[in-house]
Amino acid sequence: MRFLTAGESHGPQLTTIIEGLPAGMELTASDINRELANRQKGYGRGKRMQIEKDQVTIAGGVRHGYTLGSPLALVVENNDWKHWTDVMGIEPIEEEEASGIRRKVTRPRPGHADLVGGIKYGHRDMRNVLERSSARETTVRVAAGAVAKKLLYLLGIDITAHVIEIGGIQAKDRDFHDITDLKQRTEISPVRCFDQTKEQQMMKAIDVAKKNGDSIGGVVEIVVEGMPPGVGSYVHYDRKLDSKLAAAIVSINAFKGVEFGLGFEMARKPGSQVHDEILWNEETGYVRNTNRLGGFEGGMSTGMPIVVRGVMKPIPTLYKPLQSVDIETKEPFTASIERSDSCAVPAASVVAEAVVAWELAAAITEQFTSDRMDALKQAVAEQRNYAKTF
Ligand SMILES: Cc1cc2nc3c(=O)[nH]c(=O)nc-3n(C[C@H](O)[C@H](O)[C@H](O)COP(=O)(O)O)c2cc1C
Ligand SMILES: C=C(O[C@@H]1CC(C(=O)O)=C[C@@H](OP(=O)(O)O)[C@H]1O)C(=O)O
Repeated sequence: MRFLTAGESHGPQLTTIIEGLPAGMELTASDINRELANRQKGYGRGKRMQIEKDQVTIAGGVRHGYTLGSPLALVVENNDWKHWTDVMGIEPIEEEEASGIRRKVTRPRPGHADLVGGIKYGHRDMRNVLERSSARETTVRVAAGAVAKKLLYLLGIDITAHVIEIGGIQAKDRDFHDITDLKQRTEISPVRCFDQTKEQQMMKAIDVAKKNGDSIGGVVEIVVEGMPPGVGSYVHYDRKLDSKLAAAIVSINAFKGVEFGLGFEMARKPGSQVHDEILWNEETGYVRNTNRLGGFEGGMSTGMPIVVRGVMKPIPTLYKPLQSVDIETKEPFTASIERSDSCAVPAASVVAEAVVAWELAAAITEQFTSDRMDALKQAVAEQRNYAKTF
């Protein structure tokens, strides 16, 4: 499976075309809209989320609620476009008229893509960079992820993501393991955190950052249950499934690090406290009593829950802007600011879930079969049985 996205943050719409989905998979717009709504809910976001009410239009690839095996085209309109039709117009305009409406962006924000993107593509108006480097694009990545999530669900694979840290405030260790429970607790939390005590502190930290014209980051965790063992491969670097998940997480705007299972804590523990001992019983086949490696050995899924975390840096656009330089005059100036989130970690957890769902669905369809959903279901069931008695 593959997909591309197109669209600018304040342009007319965002689009994605997904290729390689099996035919005969149940899919409705509400499967996708639910995830789009979750992405918009998180506490700490700026005014833009009040303007947008993201809804998908399925513009190809589905008939009467089932995928056709043809490319799936998804479109989400930008409500904000109506306020930007002059600045973001598609048709050519005279230079004189352009200078009247453009208000060029010439003071790059430290931490955003403005300066380096401007240098790379020769955009002296860095609006041409920020429009596409904006995380608005994650809307359609979540749409693609929602489709992948539906495929996983139909194969008995459950996925969720939640926030475990914001601005240095850490949720307590999970004293329950039920993924349905985790989903329910996360969905009602404004910061998508199951720990209600820490949730309040996280919200306060966001309020303080906002008041100070500053921003804060955090950590999200994605949990997957029901993954069949043996997906991915150890034979080549580019077939290792954990490496694909790591790349997917770091591809999310502002994500800077990834860990699996115990993660960086492994550096501080001996092997006897890191590796998961192997047991077997007739009912479940091979099992581990611990899951310290987070569901991967040798770049392949072990069949244990996948536990992957990603760290998001604080948002670069600050209401109290940092030092920058005007690229026209080379004079020192503070960076540009129009509008910004103070913290987008809760929203980003929904994006993280989507990109992980995508990579897992892509790996499964690549390894088993991708023409027909019924054949895929059968192949995955066979793999589970085969692995159990191996
Ligand atoms: C859901 C989400 C919302 C974001 N909102 C903002 C924002 O309002 N302002 C901002 O400057 N950056 C925001 N970012 C982060 C920037 O998009 C990101 O820092 C930028 O694209 C540069 O990429 P890099 O941080 O990966 O180097 C957001 C990221 C995500 C995932
Ligand atoms: C639009 C979204 O996030 C945007 C991501 C973003 C950035 O620089 O990444 C900057 C802000 O854009 P604006 O200036 O239009 O408010 C965020 O609102 C979204 O998540 O849908």
